[in-house]
Amino acid sequence: MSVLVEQLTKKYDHQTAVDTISFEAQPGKIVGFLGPNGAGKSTTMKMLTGYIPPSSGSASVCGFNIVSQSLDVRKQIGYLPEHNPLYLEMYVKESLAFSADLHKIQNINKRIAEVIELTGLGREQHKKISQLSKGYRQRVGLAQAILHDPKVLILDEPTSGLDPNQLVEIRSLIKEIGREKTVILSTHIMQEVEAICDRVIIINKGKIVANDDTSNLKMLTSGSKIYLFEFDKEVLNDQLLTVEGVIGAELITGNNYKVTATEDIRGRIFEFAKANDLALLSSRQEENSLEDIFRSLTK
Ligand SMILES: Nc1ncnc2c1ncn2[C@@H]1O[C@H](COP(=O)(O)OP(=O)(O)OP(=O)(O)O)[C@@H](O)[C@H]1O
Repeated sequence: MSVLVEQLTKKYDHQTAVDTISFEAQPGKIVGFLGPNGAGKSTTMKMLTGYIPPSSGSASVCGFNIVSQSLDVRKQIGYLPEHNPLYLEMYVKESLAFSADLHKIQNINKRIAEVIELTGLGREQHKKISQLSKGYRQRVGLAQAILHDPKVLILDEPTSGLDPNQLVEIRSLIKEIGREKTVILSTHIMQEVEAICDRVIIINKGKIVANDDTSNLKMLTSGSKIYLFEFDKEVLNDQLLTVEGVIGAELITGNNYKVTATEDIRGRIFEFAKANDLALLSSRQEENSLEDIFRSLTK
């Protein structure tokens, strides 16, 4: 196991930002660390990368303890912090050379050429960082993180603020890197987890509320069913909740309602419509999405 976290806790004054969490991550698998704002994602990543000490509990990276062997841990880890600080006045290659120097990398020019190729920075490699778009700056951040060929990559919200094209490109780059390395990335975007993560850990208020393969997690709520119903007129959510088996009702657009139920309620909704002088224009069952699971677990 390349990352092993046991009962890790971080307290800031009286607030417990990370509360006795335990999890593992292994090579060749991308772990998505998913949670709402303030859940404790960045705090966890900062502890794993040795930037802040834990209050209690322990964690190791490739067998090295994050507290007592933090220098060894840093050699094993490539870290892309949430607001990746870059030296804007430096040229791309210059900034990579600077990082390579810090890591005491041999054959610096060869390695820089390799990561430039890998992160698709070729066309932009002669520019100053201040001249780069956000997506390309993020590539520079990724290039810096992988320069010393670390076994573990910790990426804190690596795609935040990117446009849809850049998003797809950076995600596929992370997926490519994740084939060999252990990648832990934090995000609050469910689609990101669905697109690239093999496993997902959901954290809420400092505690882990789910930890499973992405595909298994989708089946977690298979006990409940989600339907989309369209009526010809407005219906009150409370009215829908009177139908037996309905546990949630939400207006989506127009007269379209998203209804969560414990069983198949289509027949009853048909009867409900008739009894209330409504026409049921359409009825569709939806697959449970990771988003629904996320919302139900982090309410
Ligand atoms: N240096 C600090 N001092 C005091 N409290 C802090 C500090 N850093 C974080 N916190 C608090 O700890 C909690 C967890 O914060 P953290 O940044 O880990 O959340 P996050 O899941 O990364 O959130 P986001 O998605 O918004 O980045 C928050 O309530 C935050 O206010």
